[in-house]
Formats: sequence, C-alpha cells, structure tokens
Amino acid sequence: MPDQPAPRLEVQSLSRAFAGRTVVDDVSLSVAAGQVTCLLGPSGCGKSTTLRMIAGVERPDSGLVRIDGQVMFGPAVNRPPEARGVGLMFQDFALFPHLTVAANVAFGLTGDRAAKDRRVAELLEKVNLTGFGPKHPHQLSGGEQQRVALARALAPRPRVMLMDEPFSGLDNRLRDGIRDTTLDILKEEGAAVLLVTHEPDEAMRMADEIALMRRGRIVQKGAPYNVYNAPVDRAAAAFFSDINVIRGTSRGALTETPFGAFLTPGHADGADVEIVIRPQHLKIDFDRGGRGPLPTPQDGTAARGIVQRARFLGRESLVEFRMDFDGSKLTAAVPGVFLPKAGTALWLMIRRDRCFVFPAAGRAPVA
Ligand SMILES: Nc1ncnc2c1ncn2[C@@H]1O[C@H](COP(=O)(O)OP(=O)(O)OP(=O)(O)O)[C@@H](O)[C@H]1O
Repeated sequence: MPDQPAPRLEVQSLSRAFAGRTVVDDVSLSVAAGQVTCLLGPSGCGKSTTLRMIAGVERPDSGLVRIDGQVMFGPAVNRPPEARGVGLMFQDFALFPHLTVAANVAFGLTGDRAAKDRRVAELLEKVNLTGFGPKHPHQLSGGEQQRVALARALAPRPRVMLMDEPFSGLDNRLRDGIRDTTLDILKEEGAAVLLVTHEPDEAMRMADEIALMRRGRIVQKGAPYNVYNAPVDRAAAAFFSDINVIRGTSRGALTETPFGAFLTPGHADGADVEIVIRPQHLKIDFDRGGRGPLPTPQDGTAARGIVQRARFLGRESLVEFRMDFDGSKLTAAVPGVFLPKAGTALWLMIRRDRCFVFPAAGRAPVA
C-alpha cells in the first residue's frame, strides 16, 4: 500500500454550542492537499459554524484544528484567521467596489510589485478574465465577479480553501459552468478544499468526498458514489433524491412484501423494516392481459400499479403510480420520454441490488 499523504487539514472533535444548544457536535474530518470535501446538509445543521471555526472567526468550545500538522486551534492555542493560511470564499463574496479587478486580486498579496503583477495576471488568465484587470467590479456580470473573488481567494496560495455556498448567488444557467471551471482551478492550485453546500447535486459534482451533516453531527462520509449508493439511513437516502418506501416485517432474515421477499439479515424476528428504493431503480413492465412479468431472483415479483400522472422532465420522465395492493403511491423515473396515460396498468419490480433496508424505528429526523 502506498503511504497516504498526511492530511493538509485535520479537524478533530470540534464542538460549539450557542446559548446551551449544541450546533456542532464532535465533528471530525480531514482533507488532503488537492482534495475537495463537501460538507453537505440541510439548512441550520451547523455547516457554516464548522467552517467558521476552522477559519478562526468562530471559537470552538472544544476540539482541534491542524493545518499541515500545525495546531491552529487546540488546548491553549487559537491562531488568528490571518495566521492560518486559509483562503475564504463565501456566498456574499463582496469585492471591494472602489478597487479595480487587478487590485482586488492583489489584495492579499505581499512581496514585490513585479511578483504580484505576475500572480495577478496568472490568476486572471486561469479564471478566463485576462484583460479585465483595469475594470471595476460594477462593470462585471455576477459570474465574472464570482471568478474575480475566486482569484482573490487563491492569490496568496492558501493551503486550505474554505468555501461557503460560493455559487448560490449565481444564475442557474451559469452555475454548472462556473462550478466546473472553479473545480479545475482548485485542482490546479492544489489547496485542500472544504466546501459547504446544502445542494446534493453540487456536492456530487464537486466532491472527492462528501461529509453528510445532520443536526450538528457528521452522519456519513465517503466518495459521492458510496454516499449515494450506500446511505446510512433513510434520511441520508432521502437527502439525495425522492425515495419510495415499502414497509414489512422481518422474519427469519426475510421480509415478505407484494414485491416478493427481500433479504433482511441483521434485523430481529418481528422487527419492522423499511425497504427504500430510488425512483430510477424501479423497473416498469407492461401488462400482459392482467398479468405481469415472471418473478426473477434479481427483481423479485412484479406488483401492479395504475398510472396517476406522468411528466417529462427533460432527461427523464417521472411516472406516479397507485399500487393495487394497498393504494400506496410509488414514483418511477424512466430515462428519456415515457408518458403512459393516466389509468394505464403497468407492473413494477424492485431491483434487489439497488434497494436499501433500514429498521423502521430508525427513521431519522430530517434536519
Ligand atoms: N452566533 C450565533 N448565535 C446563536 N446561534 C447561532 C449563531 N451562529 C449560528 N447559530 C445557530 O446555529 C445553527 C447552525 O447554524 P449554521 O449557520 O452553522 O448552519 P448551516 O448548516 O450553515 O445552515 P445554512 O445553510 O442555513 O447557513 C443554526 O440554528 C443557527 O441559528
């Protein structure tokens, strides 16, 4: 095994309470140089407070912050923000309005004039704003201002970049392009990046690692693929997409449902379980004179549903069903155009390799 590089940013057991209410609870994470970690969670879960403590603008009640092995916050240590070597970029990235673009980018730079000019020119080229140096912020579009803010934050070559919802002020149409450009630049510059967002799509697009946060705690950490495909609980699954839930009772490590039996090892006899499936993993088949497809080991038994509504969303179609077996609603997402009429009978199957089983009692709160 090759040696893992030492993490550039290390956070251990960081906690903070406001007026007796814990808002960040024992948060630990580490980010290597050149890696992007997204702190993802619903509004109010403590993401910004975590970031602010790492930046040094909010004092933790306890915990440890290290950058390149140096303690920034810990017992008897609390280095000021400017001594931490971190770059900051917030939603409200406010450029200095009276300074030119070049002066904004040069703001945090020290050293001789020629070196500063070189670094400013290099960054403006990276953010695709060569020639914009003499302009003032009000002459720039929102997207251009955002790129200047990125150049300004990166100019002093911070070891760690802390970004709090940096794209949320931007027009939807611009956002994806700017996210991709930003990611390319962050990777080139090689800082360890911790990016706060409440948008799963943004985290999936940007992150090497996602740290999913809920009520002050990190509930799951992993590569986007793993967090999406192996959620720790129902709420973690539901944070990334709509979900369908089928309920049942585990007996002898099996749970019988109208979709056939599911393996539910590890659940006690008589324990209620929830089988969770994302809409894109429901399989749809046609009605064959009142019968559905034959059962298979991969997909179990088909159950009949009646189409309530079908909508085309661009990349996929969303079809809502009312199930014959108990009148419950299930939603399937089908790639491309699939718009059966309301009232059509179709058969649904559940891919056994794509569903998640959770204890029913483990239903976690949303935030
Ligand atoms: N200075 C403060 N004084 C009192 N309460 C605070 C303070 N700062 C944050 N909080 C509270 O701590 C909780 C976590 O806030 P925080 O901003 O860290 O959440 P967040 O996950 O970043 O949410 P959002 O995405 O909405 O900014 C919130 O309930 C907030 O009201």
